[in-house]
Amino acid sequence: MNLEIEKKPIIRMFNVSKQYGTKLALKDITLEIEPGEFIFVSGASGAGKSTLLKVLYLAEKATRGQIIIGGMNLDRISSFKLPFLRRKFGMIFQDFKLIPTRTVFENVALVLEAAGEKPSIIKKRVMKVLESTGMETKTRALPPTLSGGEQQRVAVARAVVGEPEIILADEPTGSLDDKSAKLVLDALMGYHKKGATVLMASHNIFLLETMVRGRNIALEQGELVKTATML
Ligand SMILES: Nc1ncnc2c1ncn2[C@@H]1O[C@H](COP(=O)(O)OP(=O)(O)OP(=O)(O)O)[C@@H](O)[C@H]1O
Repeated sequence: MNLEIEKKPIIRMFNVSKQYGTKLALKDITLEIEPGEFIFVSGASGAGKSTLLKVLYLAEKATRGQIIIGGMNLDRISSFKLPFLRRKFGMIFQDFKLIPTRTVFENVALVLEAAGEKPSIIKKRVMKVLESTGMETKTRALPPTLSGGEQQRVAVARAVVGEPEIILADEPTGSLDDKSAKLVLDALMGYHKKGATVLMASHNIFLLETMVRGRNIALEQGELVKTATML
């Protein structure tokens, strides 16, 4: 008897292209990603890294091709099912996108409030993720009073608090110095080690090569030019 459990890809892209007007930002991308993989999407500015992430969570619709995420075909997804798709993702952006007038605690708690969680559960889970990102002493601070690295660690906490299956991080260390970038990556890797699939887009291959084990997917002018395992 074969006891090996077959792993099904969590993300499947078949011949996906994305066109903005006359600009072809993604060209015929075919890609499968297994649950729990760490994917590092590299490429120069304008190569299509952000677009690749955007078509996955439907911030942009692919112009051609098919995308299947956890069995959901994004082409045919109904507005009823869209929240189920979005709940699969935690997002991290270069510019943090925290709400400046809400405290650190409130920024992270919002995700669980929107999901209708009880206040007692929210408090426990928010404090737990803030501890895991080393931000538990700043719960009452407003984001503009924090450093960039601290803000990004709050953003990581917000991305993971809902325990999503997939984290999409778009240039998460782009505006940070190396030391802050390492703290942010450590926080992200901590969540990845619990089993989450992570797609991180960055042009900074040097920092990541030294820190991350996973698969590197390289884009060049919208084309997938390389996929290689990093050890
Ligand atoms: N909304 C848009 N409308 C028109 N063109 C766009 C739009 N978004 C992106 N593009 C173009 O598509 C191409 C890919 O952009 P994308 O942002 O995906 O690249 P990137 O690799 O993430 O770049 P960067 O590292 O600079 O963020 C670029 O030429 C960009 O100018």
